Amino acid sequence: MLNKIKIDSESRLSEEQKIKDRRRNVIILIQRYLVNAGYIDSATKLGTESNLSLNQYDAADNIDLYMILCEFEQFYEMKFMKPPKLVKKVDGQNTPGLPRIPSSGKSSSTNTSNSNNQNSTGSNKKSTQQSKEKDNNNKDAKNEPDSLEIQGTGVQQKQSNNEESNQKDWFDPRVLKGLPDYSDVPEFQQLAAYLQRDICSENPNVKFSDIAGLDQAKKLLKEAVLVPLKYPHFFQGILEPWKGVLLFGPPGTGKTMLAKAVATECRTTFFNVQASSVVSKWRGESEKLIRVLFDLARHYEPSTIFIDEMDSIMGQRGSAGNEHEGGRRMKTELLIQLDGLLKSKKRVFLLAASNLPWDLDIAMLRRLEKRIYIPLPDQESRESMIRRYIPQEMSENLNYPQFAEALKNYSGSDIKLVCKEAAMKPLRRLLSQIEDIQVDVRTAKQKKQQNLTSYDDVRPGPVTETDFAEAMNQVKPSPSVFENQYLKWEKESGSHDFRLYTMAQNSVGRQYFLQENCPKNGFQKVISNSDGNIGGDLECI
Ligand SMILES: Nc1ncnc2c1ncn2[C@@H]1O[C@H](COP(=O)(O)OP(=O)(O)OP(=O)(O)O)[C@@H](O)[C@H]1O
Repeated sequence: MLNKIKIDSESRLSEEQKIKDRRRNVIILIQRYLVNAGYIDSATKLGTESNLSLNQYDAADNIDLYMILCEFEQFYEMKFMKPPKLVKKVDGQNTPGLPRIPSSGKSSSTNTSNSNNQNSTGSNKKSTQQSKEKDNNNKDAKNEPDSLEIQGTGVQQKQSNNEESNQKDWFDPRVLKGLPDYSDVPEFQQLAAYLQRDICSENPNVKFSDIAGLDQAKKLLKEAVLVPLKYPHFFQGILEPWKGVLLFGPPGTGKTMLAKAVATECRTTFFNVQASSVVSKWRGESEKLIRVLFDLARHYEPSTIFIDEMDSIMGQRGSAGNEHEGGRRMKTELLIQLDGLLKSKKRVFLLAASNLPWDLDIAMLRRLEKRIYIPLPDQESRESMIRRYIPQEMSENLNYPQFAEALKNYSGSDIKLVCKEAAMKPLRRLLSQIEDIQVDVRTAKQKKQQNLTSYDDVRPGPVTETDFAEAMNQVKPSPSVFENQYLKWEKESGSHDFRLYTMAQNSVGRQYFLQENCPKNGFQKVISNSDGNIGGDLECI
């Protein structure tokens, strides 16, 4: 049974990947078609809106939209003995400006003004080639960073187990999803375009394995987002996935990295909001910005919204007498949106980060159901970071454990700075040697002629223990005056009841999860029946 769940989940994920590849291919084929047909402005606009350009991907050799259309017509005619109806006449009265895809999403209008008369003979040969190319495209895409997260990740095709639903996905309006239609409210359109361009990231490309230590936080985040996306039918009722999580702790300890890893590994659309800069940039409009942000996140679900420096926008309300009216409105809007999120079935997940959690508004805290302390790195994490930044081959017998011990109060970003400073030292030595050389111009010219000027063999020497010790003296740890305060706050307001699910199976084949929050002995059992439905019973074991 567990095998079946795993296989179902794997096949669903691979199906999602296929759909994602297909959507990317559609956009690329359209762009290529537009360029070939001379609609350069439209192609550029499509590239901007979709975040996909012909510099990243291009139509494969011998593939173009026009030809695909011809072949589809031939195929359809052969199968149904009549030509397909591809374009229908619409009442143009309500469509001022640019033509829009109707909300049914069933139309697939094609500009047929192309006069390039494509040769469609030898179609069988071509279609074999075409399907091969498609396969190759799919294979290539698997090894490349995701570039279509902005389009949503395709998790939407829950019921895509049969051909009919696959067909639906193909015609799903989300397939060619641009921004939501804000034509009635142009200022929302502007905000949405800004969010999509500057805030929304296709693929932050950070893996959990890139983050040293923080195993507990990683496990919790994976289980809060990844597992519910993979096995949605388990996460109902009492096991509804978390919607709001707060990461708190000293600066530079990896909170942003964790949020990016969640988005990368869970393949959700990632909205990275640097609270203070967004608010200052959109002063007076930040309330609308929040609204559009959540709107977009729902539009492109599954999504992760990461709001860094949450305390800077969600400090205790009314505590600062000089609080700006706009700021108050924005806070209220954020709370309203979060309430909506908590109630809705949409897969939108809010991750907030704060260095000053005790400053957060109580109403906000209540909505951030899980609060996870991200502490300064421990000995093992510090050592692994040094090893990562200055690997053995770059160093001269560096005593890693000893330096890790010496970097006790340093945050992850401090350690990175120390390593960078240490690594600069051999490079500086090399550069000063190069600078000191008195060049005989004639010899240099001769060498150049002999093609001996390659610098490939010139490398800085290894980082020595002295280099590292000096770097540590130069880079002091950021003051962590609040460490005790974090611990105290964690005790009072943090989360100890980690919902760490461990799937297991009992003797009669029923699955259950073990949840580490039973007040008695730390474990709680949640029974599900063989279909995976949660029975609703919670019992301590
Ligand atoms: N656990 C870690 N593993 C690897 N690198 C880390 C870790 N923690 C921090 N770093 C390094 O420090 C940099 C800053 O980390 P990050 O931005 O995630 O910190 P943060 O907790 O979000 O900081 P702030 O609270 O100031 O926003 C990272 O880019 C990374 O190079």
